[in-house]
Amino acid sequence: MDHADFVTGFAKAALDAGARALRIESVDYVKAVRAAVTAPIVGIVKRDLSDSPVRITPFVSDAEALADAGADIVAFDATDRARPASVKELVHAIKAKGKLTMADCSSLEDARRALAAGVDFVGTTLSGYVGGQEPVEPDIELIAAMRQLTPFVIAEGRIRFPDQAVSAAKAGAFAVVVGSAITRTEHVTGWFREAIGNAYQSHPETGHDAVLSIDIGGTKTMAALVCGDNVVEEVVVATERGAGPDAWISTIFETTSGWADRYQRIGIAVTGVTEAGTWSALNPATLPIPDRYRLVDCVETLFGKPAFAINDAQAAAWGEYRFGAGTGVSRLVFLTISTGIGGGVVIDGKPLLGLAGHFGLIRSQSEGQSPFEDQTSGRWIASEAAQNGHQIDAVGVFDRARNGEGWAAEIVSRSALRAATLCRDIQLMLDPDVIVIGGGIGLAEGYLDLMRSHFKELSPRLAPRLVAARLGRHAGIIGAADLAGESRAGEGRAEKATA
Ligand SMILES: CC(=O)N[C@H](C=O)[C@@H](O)[C@H](O)[C@H](O)COP(=O)(O)O
Repeated sequence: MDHADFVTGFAKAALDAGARALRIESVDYVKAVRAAVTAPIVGIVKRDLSDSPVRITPFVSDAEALADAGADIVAFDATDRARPASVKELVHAIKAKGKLTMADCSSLEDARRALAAGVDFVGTTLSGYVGGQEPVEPDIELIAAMRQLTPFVIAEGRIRFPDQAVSAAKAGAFAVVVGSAITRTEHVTGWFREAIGNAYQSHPETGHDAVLSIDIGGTKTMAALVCGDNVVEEVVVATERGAGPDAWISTIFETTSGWADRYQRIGIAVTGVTEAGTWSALNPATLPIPDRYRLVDCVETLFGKPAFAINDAQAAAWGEYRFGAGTGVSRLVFLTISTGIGGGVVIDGKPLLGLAGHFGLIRSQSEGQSPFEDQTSGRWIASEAAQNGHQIDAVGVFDRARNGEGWAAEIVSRSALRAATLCRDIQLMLDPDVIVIGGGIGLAEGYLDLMRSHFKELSPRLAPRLVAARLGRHAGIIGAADLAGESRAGEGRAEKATA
């Protein structure tokens, strides 16, 4: 759906049905939709920055580009967090372009500060997204509270059903934004699938018992109830870096306490390396894990159920092998090209554990012996952009490359060449049937084709077969659940894997 034609189609359909305005993400999509409709457009740019949690229109240059692209209102994060540009600077720049401003707030305090800085509209967009567990319901109370400050309150966030939109309007909203429920078919389908999955949970005919699956990453921890490849329930909490593994595990225990009688086993996918139930950091900068932390013991003691632990990319490799892009093959390599590079290997139906698959850490002869991920990943792309004088993240570099900026295209192409080189080496080492590519960089538009273009001169026998990952952010939890589970298809695997 991430394509200008689809976005324009959604926009037209929404207007045909009586929507009065549109909220559109990215400069390109604002341009495309502006060319097709006359309705007011609220424009935003989303970025994932390494040095700030602010995602929505963080830079003044983004706000200006949105205004130039045809947005009538430019929205931006107005939370009180570390940020590249102040709310005041953003308001000033947008007004200088003759456009209106919308402050995406998480609290009444945010709204108060934003109004003092001169914004035209305040939105409830970020309520529930600045830490802690993400709520399910919209924040109607915040709409009502903001209405005491200004009539120009835009209700936004988790409004999925007409009756919720009615509650928002009754609470005094000037306008109501409905996002995912209209445009994110994959989410809407997921809601139905989840509900139906619940009904089929532990169904005798599917043969799948639910497994509690946990994915502990450098910034977020996801816990889910998984049946086969079906994510029945899901919750995401922040990983408090400094708190340590005991605290991370207790948080998950408390957060999932309501599911306690719905699963018998636990799968855990983690960043770093797992060996015989212990967990250690390979790169303490990602997450400071004490050496050989007894992860499986600690989880089993606290939860009172058997657990199995595996590296997150190895788990994702297994997930893709069992249910995703690698079903039906016997040898698979999974490579996630994201902030860093991770990987996993499945050979003849068995996942390789321990250090296997940490391809990003392989050292390259040609680049001063530095690890591949340091010259290829999202971090490298952003640092190269900075050296070219552009303080933007990897997604921004891809946007610029698509817009025909040569320096950006050059960085993307160097990254893709190195990733392709890595895949050629992997092919010679392991001769997989497929190399499944995942991650924000690996799945960015055009990247896979760029990688493939470097195999043209190879004989077909030597050229790796690259395919796009299919399970997305759920690959790790699905893989870990399957390895831990007692499903008919997975019988005996967890035992083999830990042996
Ligand atoms: C928190 C955040 O990044 N919100 C974003 C802001 O633009 C979007 O991802 C949401 O889809 C939008 O706010 C509409 O909300 P919902 O999709 O829940 O109707």
